Amino acid sequence: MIDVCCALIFRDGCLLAVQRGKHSDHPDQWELPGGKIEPGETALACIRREIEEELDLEIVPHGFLFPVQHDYGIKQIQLFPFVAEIDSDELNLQEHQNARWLKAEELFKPHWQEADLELLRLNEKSILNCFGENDDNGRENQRPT
Ligand SMILES: Nc1nc2c([nH]c(=O)n2[C@H]2C[C@H](O)[C@@H](COP(=O)(O)OP(=O)(O)OP(=O)(O)O)O2)c(=O)[nH]1
Repeated sequence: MIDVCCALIFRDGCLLAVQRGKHSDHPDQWELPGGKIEPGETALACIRREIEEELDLEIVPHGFLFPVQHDYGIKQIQLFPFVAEIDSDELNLQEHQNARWLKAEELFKPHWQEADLELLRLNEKSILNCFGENDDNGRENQRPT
């Protein structure tokens, strides 16, 4: 089982999706930025490192969602999702060919990798809450300025 961390990064009510390269595993498919946990690394350290490497950004993870396990046949992965915010939307894509900011109604539009689709379905209610301007208690979300 390969342990992979990924981040649901929200900014201005939109979720960041990134598209894998043409010559990667799962070419051209969309995913949440992230990557494999290295030996001895915590999941939190992994997601910070991966986002720095992939997007040249610092993230502030502030929650996590239910993980999913997925069997791709040739490999089995376990995907650990963090919810995070960033204080800049200046992405500097290092590994992906494209990025887009999805509105809530576009959540299932991209051609997601299979594990991501499961993750999004499993956590759909919590994810939809993250798009809104208000949290479950009706407070306005505080965004870093
Ligand atoms: N990063 C990421 N990988 C995902 C997601 N969904 C999903 O099935 N995967 C799979 C694709 C890959 O088989 C594996 C993660 O590999 P990766 O290539 O992104 O990770 P990495 O940067 O650490 O890999 P590497 O180049 O060091 O081999 O998990 C996702 O949302 N984000």
